[in-house]
Amino acid sequence: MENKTQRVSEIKSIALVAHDKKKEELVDWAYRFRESLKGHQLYATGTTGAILEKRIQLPVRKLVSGPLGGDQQIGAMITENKLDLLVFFLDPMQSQPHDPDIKALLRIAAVWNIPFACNQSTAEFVISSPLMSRDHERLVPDYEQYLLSRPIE
Ligand SMILES: O=C(CO)COP(=O)(O)O
Repeated sequence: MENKTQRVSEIKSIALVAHDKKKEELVDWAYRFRESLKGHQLYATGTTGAILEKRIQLPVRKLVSGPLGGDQQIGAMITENKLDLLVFFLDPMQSQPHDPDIKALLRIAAVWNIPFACNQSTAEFVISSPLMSRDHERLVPDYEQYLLSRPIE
């Protein structure tokens, strides 16, 4: 698949997600990096978003709760080029009823070359990057070229 470059604005769209036993960890992380998150557009799955908004006092656009389709909504945002960063504190010690949705989200984030941090230390590296506060370029699949390469009878 061919790639092309895509401009990413200095104001990022960031999705924040945590499984139940990881929610406190995400709140602590978000609180610690509140100043870095401020000014970006924040999204979250339903429960995570409600907790975050209350605890870090920043506006968060809340999607549907994960088990009811929130992970898929974030995946759709990625395919529509509406997301720049995914911070997803997933729980590797508990099975989730919507495991296929989680796998699909991580796959689509990989397809579209979206930075995704699935634990606290990676999230710390990412949020500390100088790219967080300036515009930059990202390689993405060249969908137009992809379509041209498809045989159509
Ligand atoms: O399950 C989730 C992600 O897979 C998170 O959903 P909630 O934020 O609604 O708990």
